[in-house]
Amino acid sequence: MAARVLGRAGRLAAVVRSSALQLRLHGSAGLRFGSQASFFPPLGDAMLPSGSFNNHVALITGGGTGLGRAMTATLSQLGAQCIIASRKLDILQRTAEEISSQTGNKVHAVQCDVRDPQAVSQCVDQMEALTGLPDVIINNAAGNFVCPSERLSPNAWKTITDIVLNGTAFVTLELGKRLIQNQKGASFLAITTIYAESGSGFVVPSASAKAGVEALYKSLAAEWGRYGHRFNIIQPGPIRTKGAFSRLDPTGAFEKATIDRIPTGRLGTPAEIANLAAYVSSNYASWMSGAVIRFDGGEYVSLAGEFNELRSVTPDQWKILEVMIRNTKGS
Ligand SMILES: CCCCCCCCCCC/C=C\C=C\C(=O)SCCNC(=O)CCNC(=O)[C@H](O)C(C)(C)COP(=O)(O)OP(=O)(O)OC[C@H]1O[C@@H](n2cnc3c(N)ncnc32)[C@H](O)[C@@H]1OP(=O)(O)O
Ligand SMILES: NC(=O)C1=CN([C@@H]2O[C@H](COP(=O)(O)OP(=O)(O)OC[C@H]3O[C@@H](n4cnc5c(N)ncnc54)[C@H](OP(=O)(O)O)[C@@H]3O)[C@@H](O)[C@H]2O)C=CC1
Repeated sequence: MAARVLGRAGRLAAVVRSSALQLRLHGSAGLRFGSQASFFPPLGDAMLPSGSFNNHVALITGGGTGLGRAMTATLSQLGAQCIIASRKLDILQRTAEEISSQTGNKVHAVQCDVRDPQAVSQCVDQMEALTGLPDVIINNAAGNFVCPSERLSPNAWKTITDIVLNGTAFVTLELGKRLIQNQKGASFLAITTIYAESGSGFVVPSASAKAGVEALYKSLAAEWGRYGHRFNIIQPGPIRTKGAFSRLDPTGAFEKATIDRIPTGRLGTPAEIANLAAYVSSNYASWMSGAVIRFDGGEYVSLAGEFNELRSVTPDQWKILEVMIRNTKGS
């Protein structure tokens, strides 16, 4: 009997040793479970009741492309009159026409480089003439590229921080002052990123500027509630847009690894973030201010936990690891 038990233990120990070696040699390659993305299908329809933004005016910076375009489309579909502002007027005009023709609601295109406070002031003048002051302001415009920090010129640093931090501040302060003067409330939303919180190498100007935007919005949430202003932040995880992916993963080499570390097994979609932005900007969220909403399929926590790599250990490997752990005596 004892010999039988010892024999089994010996065989088990041999399996443990060989499997542990396999694990060390090959990691978990080929041992992944099937994609879990099918559990988390993205829905594309506008989530709020139709007419939720009737008689509302929304300004979306960078609204001609990518996520800004998707937010504009959703707000417009829900009844808002939108103004989209960025540098490239031709792109803005094309987007405005396409969205207007689909929703039946007017979308205005206004050229504006948010780095230039005078241009921002003129943009707001133009907006006042077209629609009056806005009820919803979405600071979405941004610039970014991956680059080792030792290769950054002073102008590269300035370019990104000017668009992201100064641009957001110029738009927010210009509109805030005029809204306060007119005793008009508004919802301000800033689009940042998950690494605004953690920091990240290779996108250091963007990380620094987005962290600044978060501090700006949290501070104003505290200060300007008394004027009827709400300030919230959405931190998106990876969502495919030409603007982001062409500058952050130009060869596409990192996309699979990115998806693999997202617990929901897929990238986000523009329509999903547009629904969240619409909710946060709507009167349904009138008690929400100073909020930082991470919207990333779980990527941030997945990157943060040092044991999360153990997801790729199979049930059979777990049996072996458990035996090894239980068999450890002493320290
Ligand atoms: C492990 C990898 C994982 C990859 C994952 C896949 C993707 C994950 C997505 C997750 C995304 C998370 C956050 C995203 C945040 C974003 O903001 S994405 C939005 C990006 N969109 C844009 O950037 C659109 C607008 N961008 C632009 O217009 C330009 O790119 C630019 C440069 C920001 C501004 O244009 P412009 O004013 O014309 O500026 P330039 O004159 O061209 O340049 C100014 C200075 O900057 C230097 N520069 C420019 N490009 C680079 C580069 N690639 N590397 C180094 N330096 C650069 C340029 O030389 C100028 O400096 P000098 O005058 O000194 O030469
Ligand atoms: N896609 C993603 O995975 C993620 C995106 N984000 C954030 O989402 C937002 C939208 O990004 P995304 O849609 O992906 O990328 P895009 O490149 O499509 O959007 C950036 C927009 O900013 C505008 N813009 C850039 N510089 C200026 C400027 N100086 N003045 C005015 N407008 C400017 C651009 O228009 P123009 O060139 O006409 O000026 C463009 O429309 C950004 O804030 C980005 O940081 C955050 C995390 C993840």
